[in-house]
Formats: sequence, structure tokens, C-alpha cells
Amino acid sequence: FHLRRVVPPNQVITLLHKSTGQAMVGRMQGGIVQVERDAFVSSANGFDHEMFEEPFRNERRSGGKSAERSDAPNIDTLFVTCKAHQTVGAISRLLPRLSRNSTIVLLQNGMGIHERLLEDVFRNPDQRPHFILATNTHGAFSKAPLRIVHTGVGEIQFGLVPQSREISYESGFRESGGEEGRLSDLVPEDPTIAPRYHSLRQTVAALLLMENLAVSWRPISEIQVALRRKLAVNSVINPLTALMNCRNGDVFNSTASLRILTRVCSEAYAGFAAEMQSETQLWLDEQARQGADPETLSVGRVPRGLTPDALEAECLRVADLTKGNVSSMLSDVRRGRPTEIHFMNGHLLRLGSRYRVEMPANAMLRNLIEMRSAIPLDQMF
Ligand SMILES: CC(C)(CO)[C@@H](O)C(=O)[O-]
Repeated sequence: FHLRRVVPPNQVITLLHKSTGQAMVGRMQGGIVQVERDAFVSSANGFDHEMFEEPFRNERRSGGKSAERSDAPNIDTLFVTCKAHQTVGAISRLLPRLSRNSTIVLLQNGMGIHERLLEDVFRNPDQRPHFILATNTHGAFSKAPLRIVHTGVGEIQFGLVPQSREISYESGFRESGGEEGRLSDLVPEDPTIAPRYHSLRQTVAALLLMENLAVSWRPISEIQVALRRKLAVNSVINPLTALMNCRNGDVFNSTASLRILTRVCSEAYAGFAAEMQSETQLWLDEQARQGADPETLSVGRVPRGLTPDALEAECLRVADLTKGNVSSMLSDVRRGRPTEIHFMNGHLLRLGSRYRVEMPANAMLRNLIEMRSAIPLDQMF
């Protein structure tokens, strides 16, 4: 919706629907997407629609005729907003349409998805597309197919995953004291490799144009901190609301839930600290290999936003800000759908086993959510 409003009409935007039903309803409504914000409804049209249940079919708005997959156009930019556990499957199916010149924007809850994609889908570093990692604090829900209610205005921050030595994406930040990135940094000096960065530059430009969503480009190190903070929030609010069957605003109404909050946040901090220490050590080893004296290099501490107290305060703040919301995990449980627990508390548990940090509270929440998903909801005795 917001993208359609900022990119030229001749730029094709295709909505990849998860199910045929959604796509059909979308088409019956003329493919119009509506967004409700502060009781005002705005519409946008001019989308192509594809159905994901039928990956070999592709219907364009113009002809309305199905085409075989061989006709399906290449994808320059893919915005991924599906559930964390659906991502590898979804992107694997789109693989023939993606190339090293494409850009993938991961705009999801949870962590570990990018790593999973590199391990399972894009194993060859030379053939990897560009990746943009984004974190989103807007609140929205879908009232009906293609009718979205924007309940809480937040922001979107994104960062570019560094991946080549050809070009440094963050020179602008370095030269402006961390203030702003520069689109011109995404233009390589060597014109023969320019096509490789075309979609990345276009995507960053389009993201920055979406002023209604308060989008900002930040250094990737800042995005990693923001993603870790969001992960802690999701690892507390999501399982607790799903287990207690309550809205976000009711979850911290007892000292018992505050005790769980403290445990989960201190385990998350310990996992993040161990991971960052190991990343710093790898960096120091690399500098030493290149001839630097590690003793003379300054290394940062764990950022203040990731201390146990800061994580707890963030969970309380978000629960209050979204007090009327049904969390995404509670909504998944109510509908009998798989949850994203493996990319939330599950991600923390993977950090725990990699860096030998005990995570009993997170293990308990992960197990309880798995049990909740396995037991039918409507058991009356
Ligand atoms: C922050 C959050 C828990 C608010 O509902 C949201 O990320 C969700 O529902 O997953």
C-alpha cells in the first residue's frame, strides 16, 4: 500500500498471497488495498496478484490469464512479511526468480531467519542476493482480505547486511558521525558492476520515501541491537499472552509475571553478551591477521539498551503501548496455527547452547507453547 504510493505507476508491485482464497477475494474487490488509520480509510490499487498455493501459476492484472512459472518475471525486490517459520519454504519456491542482483527485505518478528536462509537456501556466498534487515514497531491487523487497520503508529528501521568488499554501504554513517546513510554509497566506482547494486539502491530509495511509516536507514550494528531488543520483548509478551489467553496490557498484572519477565530478560542478556563477545573476538582475530595489534584496538561493551534492566523496561513499555492488542502468538494459538516460538525463545535457546549459557526460563516457555499448540483448545470437562 505505502510502496504503491511512492513508486512510479509503471513499476510492477505484485502481492504474493498465501492462499488462493485470499487472492480470489482480492481480485473480486478489484485488487484494491485499503488501510484504515484514525477512522480514515485510504485505498490504493495497481497491484498484480499471485497465489502461493499454486507456485506455477501467475496471473497478471492486465490479461487475467494464468501463466506458467517459466513466464513468471524475475523479482528485483522481495519484501518478506510472512511468519518466520514459513520463510525458508516461501523463498525456496521463489528461488528461480531471484538472483544475486535481487534484494530481499526481511520485515518479520523473531531472529535467526537470515542465518537460516544463508545455511539452507543461499549457501554460495557469491550467488547471494542483497539482504536488508528491518524492525517494525507499527501495530496493524487485517480486518478482512486486503483491508488493514493501522492501530499503532510506530516506525521502521532498516540496515543493509554487508556482504562484499567491492563497496562499503556505511561510509555516509562513518563520515557523518552515525547520522545518515548516503544513497551514493550504493553506487560502485567500477561501472561494470553497477547492475549488481541497482535493485539495492532502488529499494533503499523507496523505503526512505515511505514517510507515513517513519522509515529510517540505520547502521546494521544498530539494527542488530533493535532486533535483539524486539526479540526479548517477543520472547516475554508472546508466550505469556498465548499461555494466559490475555491481551498484552494484562500480562504484567501480577508479581508472578514480573518474576518471569526478570528471568527471561537476564537469560536473553547473557546470550546476547556471549554472542557479541564471540563476534568481537572474531573481529580482533581478523584485525590481527591483517597486521593490527589487538591491544591498541578499542572494543565496545554490550550496548546499554541490552542490559537486563533495559530489556525489562522495554517489555513493560511495549505491553503498555499495545495494551489492547492480541499478540501474534495468541492469535496463532487461537487459530490452531504454528507459532513463531522457534524464532523467539527458540533463538535464545540456540544462543544458549552455542555459547553455553543456561536458559531454563526460556526452555520452559518454549516447552509450554509447544504443549499449548499440541492440546486442543476447546476441552471442557
Ligand atoms: C510486540 C508485540 C508482542 C505486540 O503485540 C508484537 O510483536 C506481536 O504481537 O508479535
